[in-house]
Amino acid sequence: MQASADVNRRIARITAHLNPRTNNLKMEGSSNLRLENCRAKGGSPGFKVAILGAAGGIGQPLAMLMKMNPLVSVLHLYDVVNTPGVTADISHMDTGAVVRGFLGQQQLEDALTGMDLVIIPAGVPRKPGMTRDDLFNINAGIVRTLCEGISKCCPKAIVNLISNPVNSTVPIAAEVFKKAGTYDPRRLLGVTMLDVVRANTFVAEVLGLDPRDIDVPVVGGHAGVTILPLLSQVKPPCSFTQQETEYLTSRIQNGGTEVVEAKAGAGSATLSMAYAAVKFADACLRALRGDAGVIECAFVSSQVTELPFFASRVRLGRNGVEEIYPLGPLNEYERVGLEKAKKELAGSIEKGVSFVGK
Ligand SMILES: NC(=O)C1=CN([C@@H]2O[C@H](COP(=O)(O)OP(=O)(O)OC[C@H]3O[C@@H](n4cnc5c(N)ncnc54)[C@H](O)[C@@H]3O)[C@@H](O)[C@H]2O)C=CC1
Ligand SMILES: O=C([O-])CC(=O)C(=O)O
Repeated sequence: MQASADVNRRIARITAHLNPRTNNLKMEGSSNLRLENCRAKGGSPGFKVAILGAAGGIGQPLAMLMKMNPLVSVLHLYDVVNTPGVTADISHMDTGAVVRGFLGQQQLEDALTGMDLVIIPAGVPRKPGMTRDDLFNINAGIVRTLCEGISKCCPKAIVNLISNPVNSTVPIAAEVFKKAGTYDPRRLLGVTMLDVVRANTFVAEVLGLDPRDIDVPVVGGHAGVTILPLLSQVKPPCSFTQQETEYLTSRIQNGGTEVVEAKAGAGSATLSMAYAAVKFADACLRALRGDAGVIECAFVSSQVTELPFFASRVRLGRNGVEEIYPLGPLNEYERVGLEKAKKELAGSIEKGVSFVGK
């Protein structure tokens, strides 16, 4: 009995990375075994998650961390290159999620069908001297194609959009979904979690505290001056000198550039981003499960300002964004920052909207 359960488990694990429609498994010293001939694993509870851009600098560690998440039962890894290797590698981890790989545009629909959560880190990263907006020309088209697939195959999925420039790619995604008649603004979230992660880290350094005890709301968007940390609202309550405020604001706004320059042409933040993406995805999954009080910052369709999209604290629930919190009282430094942020954001949002209109 025990021996046969062990064999079943082994077969399920070996075959987990195979695309059930297309792949045979060649076992050494045996004939081919098709996945559909394996005994099914007894319906493990959990969510189905796809990562688009899964073979990239963010995608690979993100895939590894999502494979470790007990809320995930099925993990689909899609990219235009290298997914067979990444999938085979990750599928050997002895955690619950079944992993399947999908390669190239012709497998996009299979990758997306039935997904509860789609995380998108597909696209090119910055090199030194570039702004996030310099990525627009390449990444806008990539995001449009992927979102067309989502509209068709999993229109009810929660979408976590990482590809830069987030301030424009989220409006692009919204326009694609509107065109397809599937737009639900609650389900589309631009991932700004890395700004919060950085803010917590840098504030903790200044205060001499553990970053896990710090919570900094970061609002606005995800590029330069649009990243607006609200240092007057840090929890636990604390105060900063003007010099500390200026240092922290600038460090948080330029955190991405700090990594791009340190990597000197080899890309942008990948490991801290994968960590932040998993933190955010886990919050979305806990909310989908029905947990109460799940609150994170994200760049979403919003009426908090006059702009159609804005990052602020949101409460997540079974349908995605359930409530968007107002910005709260700002000090003079933050009010000035907000005006600068809104000015730049307006142009980036408009650029995304008109890209799809073309
Ligand atoms: N929101 C945020 O806080 C952050 C966003 N980013 C952004 O994330 C994106 C990815 O960064 P990295 O992983 O470092 O880049 P990368 O170049 O290492 O990986 C990108 C992956 O996307 C794949 N890809 C390209 N076209 C695709 C398509 N049409 N469909 C599916 N996959 C496709 C590539 O094959 C590659 O594997 C960049 O745009 C970067 O600027 C990076 C860090 C933080
Ligand atoms: O700076 C970049 O290009 C990547 C990014 O968005 C970040 O690290 O915040």
